[in-house]
Amino acid sequence: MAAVAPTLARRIARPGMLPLCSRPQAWGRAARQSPGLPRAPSLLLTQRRAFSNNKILVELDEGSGIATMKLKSPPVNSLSLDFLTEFCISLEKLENNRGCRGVIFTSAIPKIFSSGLDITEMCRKSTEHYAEFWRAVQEMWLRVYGSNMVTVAAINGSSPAGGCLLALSCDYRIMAENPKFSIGLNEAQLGIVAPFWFKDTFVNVVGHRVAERSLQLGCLHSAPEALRIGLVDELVPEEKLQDKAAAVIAQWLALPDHARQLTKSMMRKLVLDRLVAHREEDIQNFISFITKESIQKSLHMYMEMLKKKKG
Ligand SMILES: CCCCCCCCC/C=C/C(=O)SCCNC(=O)CCNC(=O)[C@H](O)C(C)(C)COP(=O)(O)OP(=O)(O)OC[C@H]1O[C@@H](n2cnc3c(N)ncnc32)[C@H](O)[C@@H]1OP(=O)(O)O
Repeated sequence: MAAVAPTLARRIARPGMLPLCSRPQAWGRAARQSPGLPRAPSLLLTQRRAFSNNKILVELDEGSGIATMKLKSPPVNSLSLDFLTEFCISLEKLENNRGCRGVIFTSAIPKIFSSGLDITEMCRKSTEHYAEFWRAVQEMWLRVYGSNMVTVAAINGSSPAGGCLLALSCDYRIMAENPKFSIGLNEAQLGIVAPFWFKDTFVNVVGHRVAERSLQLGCLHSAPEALRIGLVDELVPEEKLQDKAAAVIAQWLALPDHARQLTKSMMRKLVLDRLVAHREEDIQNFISFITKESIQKSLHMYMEMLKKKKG
């Protein structure tokens, strides 16, 4: 992480500092101006701007107003505190840029979208670290789920747990049609529990019955299965993923921003407000849960299992 990053991490981690959804910003501010009819990305004489930090590469196509956030944190794009901090900073930059109206989240790592929360951040750390880490996880979700922009997950690899949450928080999910790629909230398999806002986000996408079964069993669904249960909206060949994601965003951006944004707010507000109202309590719950010896043992065993699988 760059030298300034710890300061930024603390800034994000400070209670009440940035959460999009505790301020009217995401929904209350004037709608982004639509720059005329959306144009097919391939037809544009585009000007691309890119910025990058250690873990995220951002490219903004100024012609279409569509940005791509490429996760590039080898080996598996795990969501560490550093990663989450850099992610939130990048997303905030885009959110504050009125020329950016849509974002595609995808991975620069072959075969893996994101392996979810970095398990090592939840093992044998101090209470202060757990609080800071969990606040950063909350922050990522609040920012993506509450974003004013059109958000599309272009899922070009496996996406367990926190990786799945990132995809679930978008407006639309497109997955590469590779049956080897899987996605789901598999927390139960690790001996841990998906928090209520993971669960709420999941229920809002797939419905109560499918979510209940999938969560209890900690299912990782293959790409075709994910399509069948509505966890992803469509499958496309991997090489077409980016173009398809841009085309979907262009279609969504054809509508007046204010109508789309107010509708999104109406659909998501209840779930967002629930976490905003109970943020500190949720952090305390996380700390009480994760510091249990039995939970630490489960996580340790899971990490060992990952190592053994590798041979
Ligand atoms: C009341 C309620 C309160 C709240 C209660 C608490 C709520 C917590 C909610 C938790 C949410 C989560 O996201 S928990 C995280 C869940 N994630 C997972 O289960 C994913 C586990 N990983 C995998 O399945 C695989 O690694 C996968 C991503 C498919 C890639 O497989 P590959 O074969 O390509 O690669 P691997 O060899 O397995 O992994 C490469 C290296 O990356 C490491 N690695 C893999 N995933 C990792 C991860 N998530 N965190 C850290 N490290 C990880 C491996 O150990 C290897 O390390 P080396 O051996 O050193 O190279």
